[in-house]
This record gives sequence, structure tokens and C-alpha cells, in this order.
Amino acid sequence: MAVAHDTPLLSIRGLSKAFGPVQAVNNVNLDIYSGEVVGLVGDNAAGKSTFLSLLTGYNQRDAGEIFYKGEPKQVASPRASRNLLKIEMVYQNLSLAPDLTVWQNMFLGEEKTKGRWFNNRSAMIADADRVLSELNARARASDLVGTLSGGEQQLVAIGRALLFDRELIIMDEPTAAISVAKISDVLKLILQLKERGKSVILVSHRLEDILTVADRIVVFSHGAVKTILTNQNLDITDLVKEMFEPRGAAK
Ligand SMILES: Nc1ncnc2c1ncn2[C@@H]1O[C@H](COP(=O)(O)OP(=O)(O)OP(=O)(O)O)[C@@H](O)[C@H]1O
Repeated sequence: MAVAHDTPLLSIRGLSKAFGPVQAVNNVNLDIYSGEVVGLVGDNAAGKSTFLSLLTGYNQRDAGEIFYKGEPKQVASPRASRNLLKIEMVYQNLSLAPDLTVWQNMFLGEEKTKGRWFNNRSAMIADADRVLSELNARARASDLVGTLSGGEQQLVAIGRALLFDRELIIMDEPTAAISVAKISDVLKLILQLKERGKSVILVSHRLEDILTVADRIVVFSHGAVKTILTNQNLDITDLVKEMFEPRGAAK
């Protein structure tokens, strides 16, 4: 269970976004606390990806506010999301460059420099190796990402979050790109992040994964938060009901 805190890590108030006539996100209010895993579920086109794109700065909101530890923040770009909201997004396709090494991927766009002109290669390699060993990864900093398994690539993507002290890791279908045997490793990793006090938003069509790790489950429908469930004594049938039955019909 998430521990109650006075100030949420993120407070989202009245967040809305339309694409032409489609109200993709409609007046969403949500608090996310440090050290909690929030599952995000909903039917296709419920607005989950658009909602996340407003948090990660890939789309701009039409209305609403996002507070980081109580302070309102303008999230005008993905860089602002990383720096001001401390969010790291781990995409389904992992968005890694296969021809670059692990350390180059981890520091891509955020290289450590030595003086004004030079990248501090040895410091980046050392930092990458430190984070990899914290995550019990087999991969080393100088391995080419394209040679790693899906599960190890996932660790590289998550390593970035630890390297730059991100507070909220958003994982979009993290178990889609890996073998069934590795799914429990990813779920363990999510719980490991939680133990370190990180928050995780997990989007997955695998409801059993959500039920295994989430503290709370946010059900989206037609761009809005339909309900927020505490993950206690819930099973897949309860969740499916909440996702697909009209408002008021699910018990
Ligand atoms: N760039 C865009 N331009 C126009 N419409 C969009 C755009 N992005 C999303 N939409 C629309 O917004 C609505 C919400 O889509 P969104 O992808 O956020 O839902 P989702 O819950 O993530 O769905 P899924 O689980 O299928 O990925 C849909 O009707 C979608 O067609």
C-alpha cells in the first residue's frame, strides 16, 4: 500500500485536451504520491496515451494545471517534463538506439561534459555501470544496445530514470516487448523502484500485471477518470467490469 503523504508528488487538476472535435482528455484530476504504483487502464481510445503525453510534454494541454510537490509547473516540452516534473517515460518500443552503447543511450541528449567542449566519457561509463549493477543487469555500459535482450534493454531505459534522479517512471506496456518468462522480472523491477521511493505509472493491457503491482488503479473512460480503485481484494472480473460497464452499473 502507498503511504499517505501530505503533499503529492504530482497533482493534476482539470487537465483537458481536444484534437478537433475529439475530447481526448476531459477534466482529469489525479494525485500521485511518492513510492506508489498507479495502474492506468481503460478501453481503446479512452485517452490514456493523450493524458500521458500531457505529463511528458509531447502534447500541450488546453486547460488545467500540473503541480510538482505543490508548485505549479509549465510543461512546454519533453525536456521540461524531465527537468520540472522529474518524469522518465519508458516507451513500449523503448526508444533506444540499437547501434549505440548502453552508456551512450543512457546519456543521449544529457551528456556529461568535461570543461566546455568535451564529453566526460569515463564518468558516463562509470555512472552507467553503477546504475546497471544497482539494477542487477547483466549488460555493461560499453555493450551495444542492439545486442541485448528485450528485458536488458528495459533496464537500460529504466537506468536513465535512476541516473537522472527522476521521481516518476511512466511505463507504457513494458511487458509487450519481452518474453513471457521475463514478465515477472519487469514486475519485480517496478516493485524495486517503489521500494526506492520512486513512483510508477503502469499502462498495460495485461490486467494481471496491474493487479500484481499497483497500489491504486485509475480507470479511464471517454477521456475522463471514471473511477480510482484501491487494489485490495480486486480480481480481473472486477476490473473488467469497471472498464467496460457504463458508469454506475459496476458495483
Ligand atoms: N494526434 C491526434 N490527433 C487526433 N486525434 C487523436 C490524436 N491522438 C489521439 N487522438 C484521439 O484521442 C482519443 C484518445 O486516444 P488515446 O490514444 O489517448 O487513447 P488510449 O486510451 O491511449 O487508447 P489505446 O489503448 O487504444 O492506445 C481517440 O479518440 C484518438 O483517436
